[in-house]
Amino acid sequence: MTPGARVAAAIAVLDRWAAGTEGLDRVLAAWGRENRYAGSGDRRAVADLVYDAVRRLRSALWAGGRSDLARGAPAGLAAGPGTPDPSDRPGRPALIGSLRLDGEDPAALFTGAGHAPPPLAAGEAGGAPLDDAPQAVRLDLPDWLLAAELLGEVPEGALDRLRRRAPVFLRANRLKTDPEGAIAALAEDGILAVPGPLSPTCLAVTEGARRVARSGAFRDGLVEVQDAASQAVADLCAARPGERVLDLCAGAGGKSLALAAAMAGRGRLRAHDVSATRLAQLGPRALRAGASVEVVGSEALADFTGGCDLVLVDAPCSGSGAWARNPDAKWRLTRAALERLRAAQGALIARGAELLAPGGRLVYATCSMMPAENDRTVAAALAGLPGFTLESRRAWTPLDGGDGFFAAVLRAG
Ligand SMILES: C[S@@+](CC[C@H](N)C(=O)[O-])C[C@H]1O[C@@H](n2cnc3c(N)ncnc32)[C@H](O)[C@@H]1O
Repeated sequence: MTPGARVAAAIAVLDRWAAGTEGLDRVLAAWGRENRYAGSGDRRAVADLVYDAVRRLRSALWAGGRSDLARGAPAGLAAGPGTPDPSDRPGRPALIGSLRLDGEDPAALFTGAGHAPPPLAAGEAGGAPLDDAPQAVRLDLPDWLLAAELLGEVPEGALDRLRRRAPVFLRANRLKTDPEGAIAALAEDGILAVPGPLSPTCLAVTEGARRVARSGAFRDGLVEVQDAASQAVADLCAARPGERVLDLCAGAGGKSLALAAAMAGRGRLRAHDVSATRLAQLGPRALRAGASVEVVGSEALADFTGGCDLVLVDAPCSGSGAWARNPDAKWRLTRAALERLRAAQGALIARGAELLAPGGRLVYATCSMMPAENDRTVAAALAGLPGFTLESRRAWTPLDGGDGFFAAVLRAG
């Protein structure tokens, strides 16, 4: 595909995403299936264009000359099947603006030649400078979120990082190697990595990130893809060899594997999640990592009541700290969904607390930067847990080097 054809494809994907309720990954995958002529390089390039535009959707629309759409997004975003005017679709102006924000001249790609999008019309010249845009447009956030001050004291610089691509971090798997050994193994496949921030096991990939999943180091379980702050949360758990540990919301097991490495193969590590699909990914990952993790279903959880030294509650959340990696979540989040998440978070802390042995610790974590999901959730939960104390808490923003995260350590009396 020519560069212009890739832009045209990105516009089509963005319009389809905006008009429906499907996640960006699914829409991209569907586009790939329907356009088999597109090779892997094309698919990656289209995905990059789409993700760059969605991360900074409002500012891109603004820079694309559509301040009206920028002001209305995300509520007024969906063109919807019955929309009479295709010019209200966001894909084209968002791509024009996104290229401009990167300092590129969209006219060079919007040529109308081959499969490139039609040339720019007079009204598509750059609009007012972004500095003139409302704050929520400049920061690429939904209005309601800013108006309710839900991001608390998070500095603007941190919010700005959510508008850019996030770095790729790996965790050196101490069950098999050390960071130096992992760096050397990655180099054999032409992947360059250096020690990363926030955790002694963290590696930052500086070249060849796209080859990691096919590398020998990955196949042999020397490294796992894991954000730097996510690794720091696992470090804060301080899981020790011989302990009885439960990862209550294990998902695909990212933190379970980090806990397993800290436990050095001694003790009992159990992983649970309501999503069997996510949990199913843990088995092959653990095998590759040489980790021993026991997957437990909901019925079996009761058997551990009062019997865990450590329970990690890596709770479902808005994901606001990771919106650079998962930007569509930012536009799909609603006030009602946030309230449902908060209720689930409180219930999971209470459930985790029942499973703790006396003197045990519960680590509550989110990849959110919203106080409502973090300190406030913890304070509300503690009020219902006599005998529990808050031992420590930490909050990370993207300015610390990784995703935005929060973790609190609660001690059972
Ligand atoms: C932030 S993700 C976990 C990420 C995972 N720990 C990791 O490091 O990759 C939150 C997880 O909580 C799970 N979840 C939601 N409600 C739950 C519940 N009531 N009990 C257990 N898990 C739940 C979701 O399925 C999701 O996988």
